[in-house]
Amino acid sequence: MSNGKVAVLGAGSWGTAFSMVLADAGNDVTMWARREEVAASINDKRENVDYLAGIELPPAISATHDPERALAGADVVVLAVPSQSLRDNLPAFLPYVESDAVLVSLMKGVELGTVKRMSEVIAEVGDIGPERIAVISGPNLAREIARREPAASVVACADEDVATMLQSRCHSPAFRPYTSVDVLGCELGGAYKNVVALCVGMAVGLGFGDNTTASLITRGLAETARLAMRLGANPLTLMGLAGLGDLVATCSSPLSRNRTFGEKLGQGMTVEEIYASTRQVAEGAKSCSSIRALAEQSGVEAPIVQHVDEVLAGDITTSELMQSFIQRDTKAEID
Ligand SMILES: NC(=O)C1=CN([C@@H]2O[C@H](COP(=O)(O)OP(=O)(O)OC[C@H]3O[C@@H](n4cnc5c(N)ncnc54)[C@H](O)[C@@H]3O)[C@@H](O)[C@H]2O)C=CC1
Ligand SMILES: O=C(CO)COP(=O)(O)O
Repeated sequence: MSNGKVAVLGAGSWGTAFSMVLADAGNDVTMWARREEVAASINDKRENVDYLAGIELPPAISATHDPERALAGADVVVLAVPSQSLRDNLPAFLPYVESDAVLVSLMKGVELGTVKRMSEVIAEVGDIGPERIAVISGPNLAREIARREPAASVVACADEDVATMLQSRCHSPAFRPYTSVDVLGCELGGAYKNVVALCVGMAVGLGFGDNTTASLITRGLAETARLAMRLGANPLTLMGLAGLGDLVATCSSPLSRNRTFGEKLGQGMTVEEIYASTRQVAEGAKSCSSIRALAEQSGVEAPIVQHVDEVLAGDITTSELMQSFIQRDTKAEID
């Protein structure tokens, strides 16, 4: 018997892989795809050819291009569009969201201009309270999840009962969710690690080895924790799956789009050439500017986001970024 209906809005690689988790956990899933041909591929070929080729989708997943059909009767609504497009997409979705449905963000970015996290954008545009907004974040590279390799994640909501309800809705044989009430910590961990992965990718592209990448990962965690704690996160969140876990997975994996983007920069490709070479999103390439602004507003030193943002803007080279990290003024480690 089905647990209920879940609408998944966004049929990219993570929207599709997470739909498989939900289907494996006993939900009926209706995906909304921006392009009609992606919905057709999911319904007719049982495969998302553009974003998750070679993976067979379970029968409990169907797809539509029509938001009203996707959302009708869904008590859980999962949002998986690129972060910078969320605000523009919400008005097409919100009229069809059931009045008591919970909205769950899978997105790992910070909005340019407003410096808002995705849960804040949902709350603002939809005038929705924190008890109906949740976040799922952790070391969850889409293709590994789609292959049903074992993985864990965090379901965060200010209302612990809602987090527990969502936990049971997405606990599948291969996917183990934990709960948290620290929405801010989970979201910042998810957005920040993308920028650190860009930086690690640059180091790899420049030909550096494990000392360099481990140093960047560790200082990236320190930098993430510094900003998140200033904004009110629980420091333990950053030591957990949505912090350290996701940071390690993304910075270590050639499957990561952010790490790959950085690697191509390190090898000498331009930002424009990299954008032209893929249709998939590398959230950190945009969120480095918004996280930098958030850090500046908060009075927190954030050398990794600052330097990555400068590379993306074309102000410094990847080699200059590495030199600057080593040569800038020294300090105590816990600073
Ligand atoms: N792929 C992964 O392994 C994971 C991704 N995420 C996060 O999930 C979010 C979605 O990422 P993916 O599914 O991986 O992205 P993707 O690049 O695989 O797919 C993006 C999807 O959004 C659609 N899209 C593109 N522009 C759009 C627009 N302006 N309006 C509406 N839809 C648009 C595309 O057609 C596609 O369906 C991101 O925030 C990402 O950081 C989180 C965990 C894992
Ligand atoms: O968030 C992710 C893994 O948890 C996916 O990272 P990329 O977007 O860099 O592929």
